[in-house]
Amino acid sequence: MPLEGRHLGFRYSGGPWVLRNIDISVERGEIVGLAGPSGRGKSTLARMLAGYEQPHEGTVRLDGQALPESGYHPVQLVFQHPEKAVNPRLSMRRILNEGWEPDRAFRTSLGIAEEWLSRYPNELSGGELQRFCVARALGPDTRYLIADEMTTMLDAITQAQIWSAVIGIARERQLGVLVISHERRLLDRLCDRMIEL
Ligand SMILES: Nc1ncnc2c1ncn2[C@@H]1O[C@H](COP(=O)(O)OP(=O)(O)OP(=O)(O)O)[C@@H](O)[C@H]1O
Repeated sequence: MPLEGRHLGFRYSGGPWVLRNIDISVERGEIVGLAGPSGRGKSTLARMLAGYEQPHEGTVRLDGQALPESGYHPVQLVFQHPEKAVNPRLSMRRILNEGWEPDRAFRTSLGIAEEWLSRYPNELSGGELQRFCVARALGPDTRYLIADEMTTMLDAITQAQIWSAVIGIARERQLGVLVISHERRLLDRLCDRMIEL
C-alpha cells in the first residue's frame, strides 16, 4: 500500500494557494523523483507527506490510514540544512540515537567516523552532519524517506557515497523514497520514475 496524497491543497496563513488539487503516490520499494521549478511547492508537499504540515484540502494516507500523530513516524523527511535539524546542545551520539540506535556497521555504511560521535554539531562539517541526519531517519520502523535536496550542499563524492548507501538500504528494506532535487542527472540516475510538479 502506498504513501498517497489525494486532492492536496495548501496555503500559508491566508496567502494564495501554493498547491491545489495535487495527487501523488509512492509505493513501497519505489524510488520516485519529484522535480519542478523553484517555488512550485515541492518542499511544502514534502512536509505534508511527512506530517509536518496539515493540508487545507485533501488527505495524506499511508497504507490507507491517516498518518500517526505520535510515536516513531514511518515517513521520515531529511532536508537540505542538517544544522537546522539537530539540537546544537546534544552530542552527535545522542542525536543519532534519538529515534533508534544504528550499529557500527550501519554507521560505517554511511561513512560516519567513530570519533565524530563524541563531538557536537558545530564541530562537524555540513556533509558529516548530514550523514547523521540520514542515519537517524532510517530506523527500522521507517517505511518512506523523503529526501528534499538532501545532498545538494555536498561534493560529488560524498553525494554518491550517501546515495549509494541509502539506495542499498531502501532496496533491501523495500522503503519508498521520494527524491526532490533540481539536479536532473541525480534524479535520472536514482529514480524508477519521475513526477513533475
Ligand atoms: N513559511 C512560509 N510562509 C509563506 N510562504 C511560504 C512559506 N514557505 C514557503 N512559502 C512559499 O510557498 C511557495 C512554495 O515554496 P516551497 O518551498 O514549497 O517551493 P519549492 O518548490 O520547494 O521551491 P525550491 O525549489 O526553491 O526549494 C513559494 O512561493 C514560497 O515563497
